[in-house]
Amino acid sequence: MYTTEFLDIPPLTGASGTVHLPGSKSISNRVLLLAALSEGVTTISDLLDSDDTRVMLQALRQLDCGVEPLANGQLRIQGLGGQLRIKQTDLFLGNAGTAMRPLSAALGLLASTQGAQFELSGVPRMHERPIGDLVEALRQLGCPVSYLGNDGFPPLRLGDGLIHPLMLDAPIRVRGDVSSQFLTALLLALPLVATEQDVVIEVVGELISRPYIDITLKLLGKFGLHIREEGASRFVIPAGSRYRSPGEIAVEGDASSASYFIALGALAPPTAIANGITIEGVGLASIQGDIRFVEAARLMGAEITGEANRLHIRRGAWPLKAVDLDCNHIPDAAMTLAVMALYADGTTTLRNIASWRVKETDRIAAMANEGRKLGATIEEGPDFIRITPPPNPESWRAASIHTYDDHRVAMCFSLAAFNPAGLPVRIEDPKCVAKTFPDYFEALFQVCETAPQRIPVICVDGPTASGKGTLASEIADRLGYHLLDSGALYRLVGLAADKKGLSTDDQTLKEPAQARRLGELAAAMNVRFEGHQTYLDGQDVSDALRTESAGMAASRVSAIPQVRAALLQLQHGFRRLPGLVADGRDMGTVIFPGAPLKVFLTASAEQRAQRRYKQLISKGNAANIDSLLADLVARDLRDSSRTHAPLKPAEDALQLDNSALDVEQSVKQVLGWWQSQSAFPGN
Ligand SMILES: Nc1ncnc2c1ncn2[C@@H]1O[C@H](COP(=O)(O)OP(=O)(O)OP(=O)(O)O)[C@@H](O)[C@H]1O
Ligand SMILES: Nc1ccn([C@@H]2O[C@H](COP(=O)(O)O)[C@@H](O)[C@H]2O)c(=O)n1
Repeated sequence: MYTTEFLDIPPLTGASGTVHLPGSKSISNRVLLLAALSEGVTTISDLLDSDDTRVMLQALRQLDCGVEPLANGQLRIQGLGGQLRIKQTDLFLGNAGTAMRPLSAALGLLASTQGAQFELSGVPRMHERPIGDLVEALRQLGCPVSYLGNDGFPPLRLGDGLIHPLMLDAPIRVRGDVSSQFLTALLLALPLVATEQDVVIEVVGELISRPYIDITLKLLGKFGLHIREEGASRFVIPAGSRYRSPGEIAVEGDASSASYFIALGALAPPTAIANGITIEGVGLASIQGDIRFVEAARLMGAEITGEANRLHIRRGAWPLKAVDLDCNHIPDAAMTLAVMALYADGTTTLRNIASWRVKETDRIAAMANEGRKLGATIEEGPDFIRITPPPNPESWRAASIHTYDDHRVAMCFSLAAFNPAGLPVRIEDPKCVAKTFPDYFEALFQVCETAPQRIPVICVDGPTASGKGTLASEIADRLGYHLLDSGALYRLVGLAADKKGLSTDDQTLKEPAQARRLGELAAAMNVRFEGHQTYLDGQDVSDALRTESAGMAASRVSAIPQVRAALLQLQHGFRRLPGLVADGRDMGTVIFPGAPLKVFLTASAEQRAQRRYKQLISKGNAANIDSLLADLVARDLRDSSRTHAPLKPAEDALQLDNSALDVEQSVKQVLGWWQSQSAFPGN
């Protein structure tokens, strides 16, 4: 997951390949609650691991349900069988509507019938999301519920520690036109008390987001509960209801998350490798309402085929076709249509989306504000949004997209990187995708491509121990970029030569045959980088690489042209989306001569020797400052005086002498340079 302040997505030109979707959020949290309320043990596979499921799991743990992660990634839940084990606790539910609403209903009923008391709260935005209609329904039943903040909104206190008989004879009336989650909450909770008699729910007003109710009903069925529907707005929970664990249950991939990759397949040109996107984990047999996004995407021109658990998408009509659509049946996925509309041949209107206004943020306003930043003309109303794309490529603008702590806003606007103007897109606070799809951007970059020269590279070259590695790694972390420590590659060649018994002393290296052998060795090296570890032939050589003798050996072998040539492609291979920070001696002069930012980092030799001394001592290694100084001066001389790719600043490099700077000051300076020449200098 990208935890950076922002993520700059370079202009993208194509996409193809297979995406494995994380589990559905809606199904995951319903299954967790049902498993917790049931009798027996439930083993759940493919559960979504996200902010929303984490708060639900934390709540279940606090309620003393047995929650046991299994080695194979499954989760085992020991159900409560409807009997509370904990009678008083405070639950923090973040911004998870799928936890707040059903837990309020279930704990409200259980608190009343078993004499308990719970307080449920969330983040500030959760305290702005309405819950009054659900509270009204609970109060009708006789549950004591009080607001701890503003009337109509969380936080809530459920129960008062006393037992209250419930009034189950009259139908329970609940509004259906604000959020279908209120009805879902009651459908999930009322079976706990429908023991002696039928319990009836009557929906008042139009029921929005009906497909989410279908998910609820299907999952209730899996836990042994069959609700009778009488007409469009009456649901009867039969007397004698009892939740029984199905034993095992698998969570489908998230159909709303699929929408971004369906859109991607519809709007991205194919790559040289393949045509189209395949989505694994959700397909045409999905129980999720958002699978009907497929129909909407087809209307806009996407070519989509599929099987029960898989979808294949290709670009069909291009530009996409503008549509005028009632989106009541796909409230979440419809946001993705708003971004597809940026690539359409006219004005698209999405209607019946009033529920967007009470989601993680006011989504109609958010989509309108951010879409306008890109150059689109957008009109918004209480329950609709109308999008006219920028009229020509020149009208697109590079935009820094504010994401409002809303995962869907972030995911939607990533697709603006396919704009015809070839502009990058900045996504602010990219970690907000953790709500449903923590690795969304990784999955996106896995299947997207762009011309290598469009992938930004920041080069950090300079003499030994000037702090290149430290600076490069910090910059890479802050920007979410990949990191190339090119010196490590030369160190690996030295190490590999040593393992093979090939001499790297100055005299032997002058022999043409030895230079050829080392070149071949460098080309055939079996290396693997995993986080901070480096493996040579499967063996962890991370510590061996960092010794001073490995540095000296690297300096000797790096003067051999065959070795440098052998490592060229390997280094170019590090230039991957979304960007790269590369440190070495010739990053800016030879390997990435077109890089948009080149830094030549220096410090006095004495200062560098001091730093290296401290570095070695802090790792428990013996060191002598005088010999370190002599070694680094010798290494610098060899590196800068060799014929091939000598150590020197590129003509367009910015020089930074960090003798008097600490690491953070150097980082700030380089990030400042980067920002000022980016497409988003004001942000
Ligand atoms: N600006 C700085 N101020 C103080 N110490 C620094 C600074 N930059 C780096 N250092 C410290 O100096 C030591 C050497 O830094 P680093 O290993 O990053 O250098 P390098 O240029 O990558 O070295 P090499 O060329 O051997 O790979 C580290 O202990 C690091 O923490
Ligand atoms: N681009 C590069 C990087 C490194 N070298 C040589 O490798 C030696 C070790 O590098 P470190 O950065 O890990 O210290 C270095 O002294 C150079 O001789 C290189 O040639 N080109």
